[in-house]
This record gives sequence, C-alpha cells and structure tokens, in this order.
Amino acid sequence: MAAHNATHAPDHASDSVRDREIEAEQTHLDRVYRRLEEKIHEAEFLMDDAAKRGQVGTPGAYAERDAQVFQAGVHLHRLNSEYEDFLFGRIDLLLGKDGKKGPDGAFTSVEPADGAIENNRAEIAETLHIGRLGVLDADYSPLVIDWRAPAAAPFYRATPVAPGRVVRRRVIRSKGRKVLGVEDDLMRPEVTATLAGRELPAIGDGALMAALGRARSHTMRDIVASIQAEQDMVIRAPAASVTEVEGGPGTGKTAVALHRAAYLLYQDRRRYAGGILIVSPTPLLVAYTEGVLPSLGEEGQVAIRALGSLVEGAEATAYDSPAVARIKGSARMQKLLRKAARGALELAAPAASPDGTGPAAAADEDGQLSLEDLFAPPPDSGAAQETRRARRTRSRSPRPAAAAPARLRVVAFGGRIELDADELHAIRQSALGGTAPVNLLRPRARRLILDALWAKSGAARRYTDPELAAEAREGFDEDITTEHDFQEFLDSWWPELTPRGVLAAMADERLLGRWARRTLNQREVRQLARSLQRLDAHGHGPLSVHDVALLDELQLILGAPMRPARPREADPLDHLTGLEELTTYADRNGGGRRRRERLEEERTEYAHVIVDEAQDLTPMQWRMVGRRGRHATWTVVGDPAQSSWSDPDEAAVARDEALGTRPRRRFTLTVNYRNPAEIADLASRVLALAMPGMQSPKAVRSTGLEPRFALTFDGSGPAGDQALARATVAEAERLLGEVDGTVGVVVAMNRREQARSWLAPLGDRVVALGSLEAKGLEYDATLVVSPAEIADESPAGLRVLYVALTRATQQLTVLSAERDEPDASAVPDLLRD
Ligand SMILES: Nc1ncnc2c1ncn2[C@@H]1O[C@H](COP(=O)(O)OP(=O)(O)OP(=O)(O)O)[C@@H](O)[C@H]1O
Repeated sequence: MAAHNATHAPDHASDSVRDREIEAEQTHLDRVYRRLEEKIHEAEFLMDDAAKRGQVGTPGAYAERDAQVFQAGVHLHRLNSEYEDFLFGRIDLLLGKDGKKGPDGAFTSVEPADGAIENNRAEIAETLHIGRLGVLDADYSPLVIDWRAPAAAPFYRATPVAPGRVVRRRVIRSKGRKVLGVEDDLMRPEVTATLAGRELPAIGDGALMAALGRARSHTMRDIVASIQAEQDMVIRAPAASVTEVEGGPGTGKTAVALHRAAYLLYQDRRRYAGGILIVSPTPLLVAYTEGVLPSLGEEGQVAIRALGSLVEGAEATAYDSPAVARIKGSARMQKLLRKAARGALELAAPAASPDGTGPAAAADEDGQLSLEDLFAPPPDSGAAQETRRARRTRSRSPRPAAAAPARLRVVAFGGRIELDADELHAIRQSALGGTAPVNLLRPRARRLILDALWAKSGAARRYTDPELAAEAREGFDEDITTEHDFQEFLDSWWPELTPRGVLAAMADERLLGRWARRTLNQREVRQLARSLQRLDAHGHGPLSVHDVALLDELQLILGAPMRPARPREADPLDHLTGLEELTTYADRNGGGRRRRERLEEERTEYAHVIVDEAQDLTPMQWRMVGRRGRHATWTVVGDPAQSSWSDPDEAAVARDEALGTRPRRRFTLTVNYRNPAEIADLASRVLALAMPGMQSPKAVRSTGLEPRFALTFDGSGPAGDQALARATVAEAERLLGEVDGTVGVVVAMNRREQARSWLAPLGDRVVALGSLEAKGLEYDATLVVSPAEIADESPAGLRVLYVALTRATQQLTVLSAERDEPDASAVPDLLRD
C-alpha cells in the first residue's frame, strides 16, 4: 500500500508555497491543453482530408480513407472527452541506474543510480505527470503519461519501504482546466531533495484520505489517482489464464475489476477487440459502476451486464423466494431441463385440418404415390375430438396443449401406409436417443419417419436392382416431404421449441412432477411450478434472475432455431484493427450506435470475462457465464463471507468447470477503504457468526462516530408495520441531515416495496433496498432495519446481513424490532459482543 504506509508530511508549507506549487501545476496543465488543442486540429484536418479522398472512389483511396478516419476518430473521441481531472498525478524521481528511455519518453529504470543520494541529499532528475491518457509534446517528450503505462506504475507502487526512484508522489486535483489543489506523499522523508535548485516541498494530508472522505453520489468514481499498491498488483497482473481476487467488503474489488478492464485494453487493444464482459450481480450495481470506464477513457469494448441481462431479450425484474432460488440455481436443474425440453415435445398437438377431414388426395404424376388425408385422425375418433379441442386451446392460449398422439397416414403405391401413435412415439424416442440439441434432431426424426413409411410400403422388396431401389426411395421421400401437409405434421409433431416455451410448460405442476421425478421432491416441484406461473403461455412475463440462467441452459439444450444465419456486416476496418473505437467517428455520423448495438447483439463470447461478486453465482449462473468465456482469460473477484448462495461447495464445482483447467493466479486485498473502523468493528461481530475464523479487512480510517442503535416496539401486524415505518422514516431523515451524500436503507427482501413507499417522500438522496440488492453498493449513511429479519430470510442470511452492515462510508444506524431481542442499549442480540 503506497499512500497508506506513506509518511504524510505535516502540512507546514506556507500558503505562498502551496500557491506557488498550484501555479506550477497550472502552468503544466495549460501546456497540456494547448497541446491537446493542436492534436484536435490535426485530427479534424485528417477527417476532412479523409472525406475528400473518399470522393475519389478508387479502392485504394477508400482503404486509405478508412485508415485515416480510424486514426482521426480515435484521437477526436479521446481528446474531446471532458474529464474532470484529465491530469491527476505527478512523481518526482531520482536519477535511474541506466539512462534508457521507454516508448513513452520516460526513463525505464526502477532503481536509483548509485550515488543518486548523498548525505541524505538528492537532485530530482525526472518529473512525470500522470493522466487518463498519454500526451506527447511536439518533440516527443512526455507531457502526460497514461496511467496504465509502465512508466506510471511507480506512482501506484512506490512505498516508503520500497520507494524505488520516487521521492515525492503528488495527486493533483483539478476541475476542467483549473488546478484546485495538490496533495503530496513523501516516499523518502529523510532525504532533502531539490528540483532546479529549490527544495521539494510536501503539501497536504495525503490524497487517499481526501478521496475516501468525499461524499458518495449515486455513481461510483474511479480511483485512478489513489490506487494502492496491493490493488495495482491486481490491475496490472498479466492477462493470461485466470486471476482470482478475494477481499472483504470495501477492499476495492469492484474498483479494481473496472480499472483492470481499462488496463487490459490499454495493454493489448487488438486482443481485447473481442470484447471484455463484466458480470455484475444486480442492475443497481451496473448502474452504479458503469460510468467508471468512460471516465478512464474506455467505452465500447467493455460490456457491463447484470446476471439477469446476460441473455438477449430477457431482463430479470422479479425476485424468487430463497427456497425457489435454491432450486433454480442448483446444478440439479440441468437434468430437469433436459427432461422438460424432451417432454415439451410430447405436448405438441398434431396438425389436423380444422374440420378433421384433412386435405384432399393428391395424385402424383407417375401414379406411384398419392397422399391422402395425410395426417388427420378419423373425424369421429376420440383422438380427433381431442385434437380439435387441443387446437382450440392452442389458438386461445399457445401453451402447448396435451394432445392425443397423431397418426400419420399416406397413400402410396396404391395402398395406405400408416404410422400409429405407438410407432410415432417409438420413432420420437429413437430420434431423441442422442445428445444433440432437441431442435436440431428434427431432421433426424424426419428421416426416421420416412424410413418407417418406406419399410411399411414394402416397396424395397419390389426392386432387385439397388440403384433402382435408391431412385424410387428418393422419389418417395421427395413426394412426401414436399407436401405442405407433411411439413405441417412435422411442425406439430416436432415443433421448434423455444426456451421460454419450455419454461412456461414447467409451470404445470403435474407435468413438472413427471419430469422432475428423480430430481426434486414434491414440495420443490410445487414451489418451482408456482414460481413459473407468473409467466404466460409463451414464457413471457416477469422473469427472475434465476430464470434467465435457465433460459440460457435451455437454449443450449434446444439448440439454435434453424434459420439462415444473418451475415455479419463487413467492416472495412476489421483488417486494420478489429476495434470498435471507430464508433467514435461513426457516432458523429449517426450510424455508430446502431452498429455497435448490433455487434453486441451478435456477440455471445468474449476475450476476457470479469466476474464481480463471484461468491454469489449459483451453479446454473456459472454455467451461463462460463459459456460466454469458453476461450477467454478471466478475472474473478469476490468474498466468500458475503455469499448469498446457500451451497458454496456446489457453486465451487460449477465455478471450476467454468474456469476450466487454466492456471490461476491468486491475490488477496486486505484493506477496507469504505467503512470507518467503528462500522467495520460492528460488522465483524456478524462475520464471526457467519464465518467463524474469517479475517475482517483492516479499516483504513476512523471517524470517531460509533454506530447508532434505535428501536421500534409495537409488536407485529399492521400496528407493528406502522411503528416500523415511522421509526424508519424518522431515522432516515435524521441521517439525511447528518451527511451530504446518499442514505441507503436496507430491509428484508419482503419489505422492499413497503420501504420504498415509506421513504419516497424523502427524495432521491434516500434509497430503499432489499437486502440482496445492497450488494456492492455504498452510501454515506446506512440504516439497517431489523437485522434478525434479514438474517432469518435464508440459510445465507447472516452473510447477507454482513453485506448490509458494510455499506456505509460514514454513519450506520441499526433499527431493531422485538424479534431482534435488543438489550437495554438497543443493541440487537446478533450484534452484541
Ligand atoms: N485506492 C483507493 N482510493 C480511493 N478510494 C478507494 C480505493 N480503493 C477503494 N476505494 C473506494 O472504496 C470503496 C469500496 O470499493 P469497492 O466497492 O470497489 O469495494 P469492494 O471490495 O468491491 O466492496 P464489496 O465487497 O463490499 O462490494 C469505493 O468507494 C471505492 O471507490
């Protein structure tokens, strides 16, 4: 940890020295902006020039134009982006061991030259400014080093214990083009260093503390100016294989994951043109974090998706009870879904003509084969009535109706050939024997039907010459299969199943019971079927986050529908870069967003997958995420102590399967940057219950403000609810007065809606959250309502409570009701020492 361990020089520098230092940084920033303006003009000129070349219209001119447009687009996008603090850091360095310079114009040596320090005095040999992007002066000297460049690493890694060449690290605070302040950390406080004959001053109390003390808003800030050494190790870890990061609440796992995405793109833009996927547990966390990457200069190549939005066209909006979530997330679902997909085929109604009489006979030209009343059961048969009923039901409601098995009848070679229900059933079973996706087995089933009809026709016996027999068979097949009615039969008998359709079919408790015979017990069948009844017959309706993983699994089991693949739009720049950065140019010309959205739609696999809050993925979700990174490298961040999944062993197996046998690199983050020590200490009591023996991360600061304990005491029922509402609102109001930023109120999941309505009048600085929604988020102040209610919600309830208690950056109140068994000081049983 750099700043944490650094000696913060007490702020003895006089105001005039501070002003002089700010002015010096202002002069540098002005120079940077002048250079940026020159670059913007250059880029605009290139764009104009490119447009003119485009009018010439020869292939060579087009290629040249495209290359120029790309370059210019990249520049313009980056330079036009408004950054609050484009330039945020500076390091003053001793002379290096060797005099080599890297591509960014900085000296590469990490260690100081012998004799760089003599009698604790030294001369600063190099000053580097660090910013969101690199900028070179016209003479190629570095005006700003990109924060991800190797030359910037000492800014994050230097500590007083291992300072390398760094004497002073400075964080520069600016807004727009104005420098507002500087904060210094001395890495060699014992050394008196001079720069251009003047002693190097140290100003401020340290940048990290300044950053941590800021009020929180509804969006996360990047930490680019104050990344700590242990975090930097993760961010800059090699991309290959799997990087696993564990750390307690507030250790910066999410921040590190986001910065790592930006770092990887910087390192190897070509490789990550395949896209980086960041998987987040909730849409709330996506909304909270998605501004960070643009602030780091990266957009377009990184998709941040909530677990409930990973499947195209599906968006989870509903919540399952913990019991149902446990069923849907479990690996047992694989087997059940395979059965359901096969079972759903049986539900298809046969295609009879509406009046049951079927199509008229169709005589073929050579008189060998005619098709007659092809697929209909006899009009008066029970099966026909059943079929008609089924069709009526189907037109009212497309849920696949249970129907009598059809028989298939053709007239060929002057006689009738018929496959009865049992024979069709046997054919279906035989086609399903393989493991191929159900929708893709249809051609095989079709072939088996034709084989059976051919065998029954006895025609094969009439041909001694195999060539003639093959020819006859070919004609036979063609005649049958080109018949519209045959195709209709096939559509009904082996319909194309959709994941949503199968999920909807599982809402039928009786059918589900059949399919789940060896997988779920009766109670589980009932719970699962009921939870799916909120979907309509097409499977449309409010999906839960766990339903989305089931849809993805079903997509695999069923296979892609058989329609012609949409040709990928040729991108003239693919051969140059494969980058979407072009969209920055195309955006300006209107078509970029559409194109990017389309490409994203088509993209189901990524070059790098980052999983945030990995401890929460269920086995089925690991399978879903794993499919998106089969050839990817991975970064997986999480904290087992915050897991809301009840069976960690089962999830670990699924995680191992998703990550495969790739070698793993492990890191642990140990410092809590979010919670003051007072809040972290209280939370650690729950950690001791939830995961005995697990270490809490060390809080980096303390505020002197102990958590508050409040009570509501009106028993249960509506009166109790009203009392709880009053107490919650009163405390939320009090906290609003205490902090400048946001207040999060965490309640048990089943009180979510209630709490939202209680708190709505307080405005948007207050957010009501169900316990599971609090994951990853943070607020200046947090109110946790009834810890016992949250802890009792599920087998993982204590860990969920631990999450709730670790969301506050400044103040925490715990509100207890009777069931919390509070003591005389209102401390609930679960939080007593
Ligand atoms: N080096 C840093 N400099 C400044 N702020 C930091 C630093 N590291 C982390 N933070 C801040 O600490 C807070 C917690 O970070 P983050 O949300 O990434 O932690 P986390 O480990 O993902 O937490 P949780 O497991 O509770 O979700 C954020 O506000 C983040 O900006």
